[in-house]
Amino acid sequence: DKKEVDLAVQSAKAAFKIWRKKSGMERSRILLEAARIIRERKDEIATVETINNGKSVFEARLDIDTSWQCLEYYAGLAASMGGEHVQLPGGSFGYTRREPLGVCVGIGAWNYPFQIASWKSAPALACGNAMVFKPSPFTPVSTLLLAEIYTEAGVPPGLFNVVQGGAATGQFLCQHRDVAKVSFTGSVPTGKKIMELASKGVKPVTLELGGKSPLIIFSDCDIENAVRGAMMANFLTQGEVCCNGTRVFVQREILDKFTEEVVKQTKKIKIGDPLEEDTRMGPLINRSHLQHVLGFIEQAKNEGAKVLCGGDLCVPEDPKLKDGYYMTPCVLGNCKDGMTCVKEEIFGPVMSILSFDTEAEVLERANDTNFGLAAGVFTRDIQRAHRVVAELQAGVCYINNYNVSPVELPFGGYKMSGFGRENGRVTIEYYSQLKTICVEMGDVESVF
Ligand SMILES: NC(=O)c1ccc[n+]([C@@H]2O[C@H](COP(=O)([O-])OP(=O)(O)OC[C@H]3O[C@@H](n4cnc5c(N)ncnc54)[C@H](O)[C@@H]3O)[C@@H](O)[C@H]2O)c1
Ligand SMILES: O=CCc1c[nH]cn1
Repeated sequence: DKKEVDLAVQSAKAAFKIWRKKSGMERSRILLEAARIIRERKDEIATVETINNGKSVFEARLDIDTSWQCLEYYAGLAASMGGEHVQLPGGSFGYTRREPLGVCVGIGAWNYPFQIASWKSAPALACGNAMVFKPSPFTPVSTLLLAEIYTEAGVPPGLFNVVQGGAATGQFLCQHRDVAKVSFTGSVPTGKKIMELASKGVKPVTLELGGKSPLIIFSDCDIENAVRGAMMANFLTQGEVCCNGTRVFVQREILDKFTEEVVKQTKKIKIGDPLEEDTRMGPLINRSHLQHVLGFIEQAKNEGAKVLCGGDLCVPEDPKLKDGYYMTPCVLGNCKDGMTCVKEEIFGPVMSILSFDTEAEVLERANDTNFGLAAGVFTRDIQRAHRVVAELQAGVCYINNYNVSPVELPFGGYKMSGFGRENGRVTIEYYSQLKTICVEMGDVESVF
């Protein structure tokens, strides 16, 4: 509630006073220690994440890898954040200092709980800020491990605080007068509300929102890689991934061959207990979301799409899983641009296949959306690959791969998929502010 949010912010504020005085090297050492502990406890954290979210433990381990990598990356940058020196006439000069913002708020979605908290806190802390983080109420657990790890690594108590709750808690955080910035990952409707709340206190926001990204497969591609890319673009974390390439445009010459192979591979995905080593798809986040995703498939059928595989409720043989929120991954054929399954973010394991003839046509159709998070292209023609990504209206573009997330590269959207970036060097600018100092070395020349 409001009182607990205030306690968390005040404790973060107290920790900020200590942390901001530390040198970049000192902060770096503590972040590196936190990264080391995450690496050491990777299997345990991944197991907690699987219980938290339902994703396969195999995948959860990859999430934990990009989490400690993110801490290492910003630890590496912490000591080299600085301003510039500018010579002015008469021996005077100016310089700039890159300073932290203060107490930053992170609000996360339920699909990558530990990773989202790491991607927000690592640059925030490296820049000298404190952070109060609110995970989704559907996945409250793993972020607490991150808080314990930061404390064990040596951050001042309260520097990274976790508050639990839903929309009301998030609103208290966004409106708190001692909060300097809000970084949000979640849906477009919530992102709009957060921007509105933050605007009242003139607080900067980073918005990492949803998507309906295009994946364009030209007939000259390496078809095996294109099929693997389409699977990566659609079925990680039960399809609950913001940057998924769910509109798969396939050039007509290879449509049948590509579709046949993608359906074959989709049918092979092992669904079941996400804690088992060979499982590749676990249950969706909750029953209402499962019904929501199945509803999209019903609507797609009514609008003329053809279910080529999956799309059904799934009850695994293991009796202990009988009440789980499982469904079979779905490939929809005969999709058209105007269909709901092609226009709206489903956030489940549903791939829509569309055909196209020419490059100009597919670019026009790929960009015909309010979202702009990601996009992908498969082709062996290197000139075409770069020409196409230059025209795609998306913040993250993949050539001959999909859904890889090296922390050295910025991640974030265009259009209604949000603004600001996570990861990469540029994110330092979203967690710091620039102070200009003008130094006079002579006498004051007054105009009065
Ligand atoms: N771009 C990205 O990096 C990225 C990453 C993951 C998920 N997402 C998007 O997130 C969505 C799915 O996640 P979700 O269902 O958790 O999203 P959501 O918008 O429902 O909730 C996200 C977070 O916001 C909080 N919240 C809800 N209402 C709020 C309010 N009025 N004020 C403040 N906080 C509020 C929730 O409790 C939760 O912690 C999808 O649209 C997906 O594309 C985007
Ligand atoms: O869900 C979208 C991709 C992502 C993963 N971690 C943060 N964003």
